[in-house]
Amino acid sequence: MIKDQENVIVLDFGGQYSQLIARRVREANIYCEILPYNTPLDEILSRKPKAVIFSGGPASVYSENAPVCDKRIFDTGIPILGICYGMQLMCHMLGGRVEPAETPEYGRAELMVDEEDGIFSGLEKNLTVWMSHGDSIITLPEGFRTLARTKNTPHAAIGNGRNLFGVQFHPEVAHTPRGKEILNNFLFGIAGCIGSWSMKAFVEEQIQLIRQRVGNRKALCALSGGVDSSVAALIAHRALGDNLTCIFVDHGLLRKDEARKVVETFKDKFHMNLIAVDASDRFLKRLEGVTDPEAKRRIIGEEFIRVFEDEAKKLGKIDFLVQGTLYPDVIESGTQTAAVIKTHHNVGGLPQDLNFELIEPLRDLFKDEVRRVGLQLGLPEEIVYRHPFPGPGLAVRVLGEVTREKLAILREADAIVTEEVKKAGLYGELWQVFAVLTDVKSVGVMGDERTYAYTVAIRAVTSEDGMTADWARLPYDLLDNMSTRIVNEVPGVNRVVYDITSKPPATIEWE
Ligand SMILES: Nc1ncnc2c1ncn2[C@@H]1O[C@H](COP(=O)(O)OP(=O)(O)OP(=O)(O)O)[C@@H](O)[C@H]1O
Ligand SMILES: O=c1[nH]c(=O)c2[nH+]cn([C@@H]3O[C@H](COP(=O)(O)O)[C@@H](O)[C@H]3O)c2[nH]1
Ligand SMILES: NC(=O)CC[C@H](N)C(=O)O
Ligand SMILES: [Mg+2]
Repeated sequence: MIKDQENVIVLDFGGQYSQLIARRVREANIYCEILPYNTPLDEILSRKPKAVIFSGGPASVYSENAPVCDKRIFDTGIPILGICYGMQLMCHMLGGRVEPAETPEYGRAELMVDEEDGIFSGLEKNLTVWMSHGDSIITLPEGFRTLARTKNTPHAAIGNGRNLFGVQFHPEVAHTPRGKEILNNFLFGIAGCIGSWSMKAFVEEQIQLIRQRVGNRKALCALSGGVDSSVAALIAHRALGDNLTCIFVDHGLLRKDEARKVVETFKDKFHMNLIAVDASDRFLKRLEGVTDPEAKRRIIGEEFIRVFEDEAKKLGKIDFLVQGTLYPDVIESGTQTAAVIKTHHNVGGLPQDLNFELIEPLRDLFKDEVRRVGLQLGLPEEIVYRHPFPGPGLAVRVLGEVTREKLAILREADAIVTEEVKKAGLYGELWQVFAVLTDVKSVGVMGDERTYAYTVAIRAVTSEDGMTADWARLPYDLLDNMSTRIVNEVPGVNRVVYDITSKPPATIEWE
């Protein structure tokens, strides 16, 4: 982060919504970062935060391994808002009592506000809020007052009349309609934030930071043609000019015509050094016989870096690698507090002996925020609104072993799916739509002949940020067109199914 930039820190206690809290703060034009709960106090203070927000979390404060922060943070005078577990922890550490609630609350609850000042300033006396807790505050710490309650939770919001506040409900979720106002009351009213940060300021800051770090040295940028790396490349290019070289890798796992289109678009629209590397043989060789999804991801992550190293050698000494890593890539690869969902090639999949220093200007952002940065930078809309395509490409959509034959089948099926969605005018309404080649063969009958061939699955989802997603209710006629065309036009496929699971419990990609 930039020196003297007004900022707020979210201390993460493993909550599901920590990243949502950060987003809400950024939506209020305040720069926000998420740090693990055990970040040393000195490190927190060195960022001079205007306020700190404690997230929720799955633990109970009275359980043995409950995550705790440095207690001295309460003496710093920094305004702190505890949310759910965060409030319970504040209460527990300051001498109050937390116990399992008689009646847990999940979902909607009616909040009755006792004190309209402070975080409830300007709001109604009765508010709808969203709850998710099994523990409750029984006794308040000394100096604290109850600010609001619900039928089952006598201390649903608390404050010490000065800088410490807590809420049992989740103001960050969309199901708490006045949540934004409550957070803003805390950020502006209590913490005195100004809200001067913006996407424009963000870009300027990142350019400055990259210049400071790299100086006159050289950097590579891993460019995929997707929105994240395109935005990262534009920012890095503004900072470094010709000292930046973009590398686009064709790992043999791209979609139909993708390599050609990416190179054309970039040569055409951007005046940056761009090298396109055909590395398909080496990737496919290393993937031979590999069926485990995580093993595939790690091989691809490593091979990407080996390709970048080889290219770097040809260009002289290069110390830095720019990547378009986003926050969801980081959290799904596993953090101190969050479980590994899948190893994203550009985070968890990086080899141990990485010889580049990474530059990841978008590491704290979500896709829709990156899209706004892209528009700000003048990136063409066709790139800004392109559906995400994972770095490991078709390797995570060909289930089981990846072979050239299977890739060829999937490429054709996928091209039909995309084409039909675009024809139906629905591309812009979906987060992603694609085909998956399952490892299942089944019996069919075509032209009076028995067939025994692959099953293709169609996946289409809507989502705001890729963290949660719902399967798209595509029109039957559209599904019918896709199915008919795939079976008729793609040899090797005799059955098409539609994936009707949301995330969670599934993920968007199948591997
Ligand atoms: N084929 C590729 N060649 C070079 N770098 C790549 C390639 N695929 C992915 N990367 C790198 O890995 C990063 C993560 O990939 P990811 O797919 O999440 O982002 P993206 O491709 O930039 O955007 P999108 O999510 O919209 O596809 C990219 O930002 C880029 O730095
Ligand atoms: O760059 C990437 N490297 C990866 O290893 C990777 N795995 C998944 N994805 C994309 O991330 C989003 C969430 O995916 P999942 O629901 O499958 O976890 C979806 O948009 C996926 O397409 C990846 N992107
Ligand atoms: N969502 C949360 O932060 C839950 C906190 C705590 N585990 C409870 O159930 O009350
Ligand atoms: Mg991509």
